[in-house]
Amino acid sequence: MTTEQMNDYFEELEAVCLKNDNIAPRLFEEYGVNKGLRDENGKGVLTGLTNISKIVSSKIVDNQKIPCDGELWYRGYRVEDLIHCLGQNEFGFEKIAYLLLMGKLPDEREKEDFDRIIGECRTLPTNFTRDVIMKAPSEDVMNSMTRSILTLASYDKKVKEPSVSNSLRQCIQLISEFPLLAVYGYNAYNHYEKNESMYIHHPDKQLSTAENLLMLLRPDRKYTLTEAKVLDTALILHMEHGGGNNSTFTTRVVTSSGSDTYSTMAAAMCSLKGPKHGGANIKVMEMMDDIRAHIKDYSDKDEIEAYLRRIVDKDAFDQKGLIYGMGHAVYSISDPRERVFKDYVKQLAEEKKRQKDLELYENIEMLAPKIIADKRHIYKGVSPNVDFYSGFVYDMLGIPVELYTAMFAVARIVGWSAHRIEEMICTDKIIRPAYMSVMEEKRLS
Ligand SMILES: CC(=O)SCCNC(=O)CCNC(=O)[C@H](O)C(C)(C)COP(=O)(O)OP(=O)(O)OC[C@H]1O[C@@H](n2cnc3c(N)ncnc32)[C@H](O)[C@@H]1OP(=O)(O)O
Ligand SMILES: O=C([O-])CC(=O)C(=O)O
Repeated sequence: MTTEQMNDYFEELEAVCLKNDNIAPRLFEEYGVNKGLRDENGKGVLTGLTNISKIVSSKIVDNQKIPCDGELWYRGYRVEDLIHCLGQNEFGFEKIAYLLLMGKLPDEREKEDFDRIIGECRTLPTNFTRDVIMKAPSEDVMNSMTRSILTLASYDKKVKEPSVSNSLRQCIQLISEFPLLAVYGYNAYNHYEKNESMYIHHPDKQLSTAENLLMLLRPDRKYTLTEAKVLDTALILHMEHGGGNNSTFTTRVVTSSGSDTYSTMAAAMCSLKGPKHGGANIKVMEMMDDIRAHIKDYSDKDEIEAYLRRIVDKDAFDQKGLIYGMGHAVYSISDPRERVFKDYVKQLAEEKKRQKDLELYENIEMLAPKIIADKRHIYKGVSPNVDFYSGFVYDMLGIPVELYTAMFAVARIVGWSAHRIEEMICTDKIIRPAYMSVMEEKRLS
């Protein structure tokens, strides 16, 4: 069969699926099914309890629920406070990883031990880079990492041992290894697919996760304190977001079946890379490139608005009708993390002389919520999310776009790990929701 014939064949199959997989929308209402496990106001169906974090997007005033500025709390502390309490030269990723995993801030000795363990675990089995990561390199670094995670299971003699301590060991090892899987996966792609020179630097046990990431990425291993602090902040902001986000819920679901840590984290990675979830950071950059190619004047709000309307009408960019970086399943008026990012964006844009780009971002930020509201059914409000500015920040740090979602994963594996442990300790029951069957019974003649 030629490729064209194959395509025709699958298009015919698609038409059959569209006919036979068709469930009348009224049936969802009739049986009280919440599409996407969200009620008619967009609120998630209650599926669990957690002590790890809290997300606030509305407040009760005079017995009425009203949208409010978003809040994000990690183990009892506001994420902004955790960031602002760090010393000028202090990196927070490791300390906050300890907090999320252990439920308490580490004292000095606990922090020293944890840093040492993270540093010592930041290594890969002998020849792993050559034999696994360098094989079949891909622009999709999330896929490359997922393959590496599953392969790491073969090197673990206690892969299936189901104790909490064994899972903690595996989770902490993976937290340490993720920066290597990400950067080396990118290096393989950059060399074999883009014909660029390859350099594989070894990690440094004494450096923080953010510093290691920048050092591993750069040919000359050099970075400034400001750059490492900005990346550290970005990682902290992406570490955790409740039990219901798509990848953490996946972690909970796979953990509940009794599966091992490697398989659980691989499943979470597959969820995170979706463009409606963590993959949105790459989509934002592609969308911004597309907008730049179609807009002459970054300060012309009418011109920008007209193009954004075309995007929402599925008439421009990827024709999915989404303005990436906008909207959130929980937040309404604001995502607190976007506000923190915005402060850094302003400083960096000035330093790197990217004010024109910033102007374009700010105009989109201002125009998009209204355009979406005009064209869609809005329950709670749409505002910029954490990933509207994250790609711009990574770009200004010289991080290649192929690594954006991987950066998210390097951070979010901490939240996934905390939820895996909480699921094992507090729930220990297989997750199994119900689907109402609307199937018609037939007899074979
Ligand atoms: C780390 C993260 O995962 S943050 C999210 C990253 N994702 C993105 O940036 C992708 C773009 N955004 C989106 O796709 C959505 O906002 C999501 C998936 C994040 C949340 O979706 P929902 O829970 O459906 O949001 P919500 O209930 O507020 O949406 C209301 C309406 O606005 C639409 N809408 C929401 N965001 C957008 C957007 N960015 N562009 C266009 N339309 C949007 C929804 O499709 C829905 O329309 P409909 O019901 O009339 O079809
Ligand atoms: O909570 C969600 O649905 C999306 C998410 O992971 C985040 O915003 O960090």
